[in-house]
Amino acid sequence: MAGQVVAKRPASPFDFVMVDGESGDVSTLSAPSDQMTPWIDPTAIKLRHRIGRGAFGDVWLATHHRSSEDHDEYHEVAVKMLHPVKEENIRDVLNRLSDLIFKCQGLDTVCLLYGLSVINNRICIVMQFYEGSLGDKMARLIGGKLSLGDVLRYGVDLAQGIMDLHAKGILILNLKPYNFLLNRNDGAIIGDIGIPYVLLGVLFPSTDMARRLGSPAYMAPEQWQPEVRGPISVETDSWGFGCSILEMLTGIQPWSGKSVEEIYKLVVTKQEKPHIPSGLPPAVENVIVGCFEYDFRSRPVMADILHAFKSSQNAVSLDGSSTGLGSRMIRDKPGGGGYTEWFLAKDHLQVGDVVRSRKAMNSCSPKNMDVPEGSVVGLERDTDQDGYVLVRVHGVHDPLRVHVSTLERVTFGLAAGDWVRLKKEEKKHSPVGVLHSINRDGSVAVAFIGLETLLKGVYTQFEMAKPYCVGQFVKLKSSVFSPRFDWLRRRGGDWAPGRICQVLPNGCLVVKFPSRLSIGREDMSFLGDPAEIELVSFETSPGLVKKYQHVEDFHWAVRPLLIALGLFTAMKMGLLVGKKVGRGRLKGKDPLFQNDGQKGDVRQGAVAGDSSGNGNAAWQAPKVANIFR
Ligand SMILES: Nc1ncnc2c1ncn2[C@@H]1O[C@H](COP(=O)(O)OP(=O)(O)OP(=O)(O)O)[C@@H](O)[C@H]1O
Repeated sequence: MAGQVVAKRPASPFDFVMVDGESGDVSTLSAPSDQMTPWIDPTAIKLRHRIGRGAFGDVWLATHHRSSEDHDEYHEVAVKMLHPVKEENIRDVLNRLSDLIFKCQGLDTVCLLYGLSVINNRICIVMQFYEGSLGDKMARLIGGKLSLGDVLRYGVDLAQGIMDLHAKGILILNLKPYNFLLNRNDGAIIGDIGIPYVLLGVLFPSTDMARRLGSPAYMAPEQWQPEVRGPISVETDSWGFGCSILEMLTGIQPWSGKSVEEIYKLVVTKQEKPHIPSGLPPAVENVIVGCFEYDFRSRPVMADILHAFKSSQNAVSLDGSSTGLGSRMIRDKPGGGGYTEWFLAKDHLQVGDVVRSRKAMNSCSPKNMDVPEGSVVGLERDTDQDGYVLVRVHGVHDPLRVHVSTLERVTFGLAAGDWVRLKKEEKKHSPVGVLHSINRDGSVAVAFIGLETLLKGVYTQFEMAKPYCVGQFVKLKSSVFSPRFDWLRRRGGDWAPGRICQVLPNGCLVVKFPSRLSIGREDMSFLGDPAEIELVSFETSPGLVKKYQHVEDFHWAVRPLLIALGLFTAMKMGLLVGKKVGRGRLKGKDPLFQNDGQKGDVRQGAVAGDSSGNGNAAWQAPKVANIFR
């Protein structure tokens, strides 16, 4: 039966036991490898009734029986029973979950997790039973919404809880009111400790589950296809937090009434954002607006959100009533050069840092070269994104006073946003990626197509790569036969050039083909792996034909327009020549016909065939058309 007690944990009223494979429904399982695994004997759990059913499993009210030498104890617990995972993955998931449970120990902003078990071949997370969730509370209220005061108070609790989990390296990816549990003091705690994150890459027997990386209405754009449009990062939770706050304020779920496919189209393809009510304290509004930036690097992190919510709590009237929430569209992103204040706030300059002028976002060339390279020699005050720093630049006598937002830190020759190539290629992902951060010790975080999360490493693993930016024309290298993503071909068979319309955080290029007419197709964009791409430009296109082809790539109308123009010119010329010939014959003064009878005959014949000049146009047209091919 049950094995020996292996761990006593102060945060939990239970001891954890390991089974050696004989117990209950886990006959095929031996205990997970970690000696500290919080394993609970499934025979000690009695499921009573189901509380709810979610995308990742069911939640049951259960009794946990614990017996010692002199007494028996029965505890009311909640059991989250996950949907079945493939048998070969059970051990892996258990190990990941037990790691998660130990990381969550001692966090009072997160629901108390007791241990793991497997019942009916389904992994179970045993946790404290709480009175209910914020979602349940909202469902009982008229209009289903909370007062602004309550939203701010719960918001502070939740932002703190999320921040605590982020500090442990855990992403939640499933923030929503039903996953915010209420404790005895009516405080909000995080009830889902990152199950989608734990299940990343795990195989499910059901294909529907395989697609799920969260709850669709609350999912950030990068969350839908993290290995293509990702990676997911801490700011992915900022989007989910923003959605939850909007729901608490309005009582309406984001994208209410839309199907999963419609939400995908709105959030990922059309890049739309949920409506945000007006009348919020400015700091809260500002931070919530930031939560819905498409590029997650431009969103606030939880510390920013916590700060905004805390600072706004005093601004709300004591009875906690809201100040008349209306509805309006989210305003455009603030900040110059395409950077939001949240993006800029992610790095703080220090004396001694090497810096250079910051390029405009998604631009390949620096906006100005005030500081090609310099070092920070003084801070005007504690640098935030509104501060100035003194920068010594080689060859300039006095240090320059420069606004911090126009500078980026360069460490070991690299700055956040640089394009890098992995020196030792990995099959799993693209070798070309985008640097997201570099610490002063040389540790880096890089995003690649093919990876769901940021790759952590050291700068020596990477070399600089060619940058790509919006507006450039690119095509697949001719050496690429089976590209990572679909790509269009020209009529001749070679890869068609397209124009970059967006660069995703992992370097994935969103490309449109302006040379193709897209009637009836809402989204004619394609994706490109920068490692498989090369630049196409008028200057580098060899020969006149290629140069002309590049002009055609700018717009589908170029070709028909030029054909029409060619025909028109040919017609005009035909008419002109026809008139001249006619006049020459009449007057006998045209030297062309006087000196070269043969030439004159040919043209005369052509024109003679159709006195209106159309014959001449028909004669010219095939030549014009050939050029267009
Ligand atoms: N520890 C708990 N104590 C009390 N109620 C809980 C507990 N955990 C979850 N619940 C409640 O159980 C219900 C179902 O939760 P569950 O998390 O399965 O569903 P969900 O949140 O809708 O979906 P998902 O699987 O995406 O999290 C919710 O109402 C939730 O508040």
